[in-house]
Amino acid sequence: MLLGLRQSIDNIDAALIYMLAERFRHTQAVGELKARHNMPPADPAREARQVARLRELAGAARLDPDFAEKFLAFIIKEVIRHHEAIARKSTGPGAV
Ligand SMILES: O=C(O)C(=O)C[C@]1(C(=O)O)C=C[C@@H](O)C=C1
Repeated sequence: MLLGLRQSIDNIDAALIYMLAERFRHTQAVGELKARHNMPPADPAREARQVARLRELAGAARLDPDFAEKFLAFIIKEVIRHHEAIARKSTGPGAV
């Protein structure tokens, strides 16, 4: 019983890792595009739309919308950190 539940949890955790890796691969490309076009790393208007959408989805999925919002904010904070690093690399010393 406990073992079976834990096996499912492990599978779901693995799926989350793969999904996050895919998400970060795409946001990395967004970061490079933004740096090339001198766009700011963060887009608060886009984030507001994402929060509204995910809160709605969370409600429908019976997941705490506050948790969904915090989870998204946690991920986006890391993405913005990556975007900033990419922008620094493309404008800093040694940039071509
Ligand atoms: O869509 C963008 O502009 C992104 O940079 C991606 C992303 C995200 O991780 O979803 C990250 C930062 C922005 O503030 C908004 C969204």
